[in-house]
Amino acid sequence: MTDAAIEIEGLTKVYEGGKRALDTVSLSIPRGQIFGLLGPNGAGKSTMINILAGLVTKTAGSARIWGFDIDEHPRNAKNSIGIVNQEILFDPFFTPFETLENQAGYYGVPKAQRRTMELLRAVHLEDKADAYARTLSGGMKRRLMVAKAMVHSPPILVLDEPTAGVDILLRQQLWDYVRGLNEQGVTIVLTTHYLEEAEELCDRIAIINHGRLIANKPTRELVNMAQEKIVRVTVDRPIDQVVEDLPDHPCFDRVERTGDQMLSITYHKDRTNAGEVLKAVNDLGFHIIDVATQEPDLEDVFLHLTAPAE
Ligand SMILES: Nc1ncnc2c1ncn2[C@@H]1O[C@H](COP(=O)(O)OP(=O)(O)OP(=O)(O)O)[C@@H](O)[C@H]1O
Repeated sequence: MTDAAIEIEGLTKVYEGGKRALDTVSLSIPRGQIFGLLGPNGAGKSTMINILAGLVTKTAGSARIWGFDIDEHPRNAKNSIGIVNQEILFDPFFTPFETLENQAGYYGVPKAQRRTMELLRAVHLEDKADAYARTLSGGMKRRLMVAKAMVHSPPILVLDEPTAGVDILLRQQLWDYVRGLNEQGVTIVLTTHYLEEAEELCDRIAIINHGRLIANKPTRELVNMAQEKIVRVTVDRPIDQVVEDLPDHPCFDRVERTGDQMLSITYHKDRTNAGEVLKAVNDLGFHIIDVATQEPDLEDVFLHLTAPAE
């Protein structure tokens, strides 16, 4: 028995035609966490999720969901996970109430144990219970997808790009719901293109690029991997527009003129610090009248790790 919610070993997928969408990925997703699976478009995230969902057959490797091997115990594995796919899929002629009831029936949830209205309330669709699904807005449909994934009360909820096309307020509501589920013990796995969202929500983040796992760390540690920091200074006199005449110093990585009297200086945090950068600006004959620093974020690390090799 393992303590992982999902355990993947050497997972590989080569599609017909030869595209290697996943290449020997090994990954352990701890129980109880909110886990982010990030990667550029086409990195292989949906392929991985679709293998777990039983929608795509793997070429090699193994996967266990809540301890159940997807080949040996496909039914238990499937019952342990709820998946919200990227595409919105349901019959437009069913109402949200019927959609959830049908799904519960599909999973064999006895009538007495169904939580249809509770789920509709949780995703703020109570008043749409009897409307046709085709009359729902995009955001409502997405929330209905989340409720649909939870009808069998799985211990793991996987959300593949759940907030694409959902406005900020609804995104916030969706995350409140997801956080609430997590607090009740549900392990959450999510892929998102909104790195800020991942940074804010996820305990741990894995990054896939070209089908390979290139990072898997607690979010804080990952963000701390950013090497570059930026300090913005306002100086006491106009800075020459000519690029060659911008002040330069060995401890600066890059200097940009961002205003008449403003410079943005990028430095490598392992080689120097903000104090030395400011001293260097002073030594170059500028008096500093204002300073702001910018902390690196997940986006910096993500772009750095997934940048094409030069
Ligand atoms: N059915 C398929 N047949 C052939 N190639 C496929 C198939 N599905 C996906 N691919 C290819 O496999 C690679 C990985 O795709 P996948 O959809 O898993 O990426 P992703 O990380 O989910 O991207 P996105 O964020 O854009 O959804 C891509 O190059 C894609 O074109």
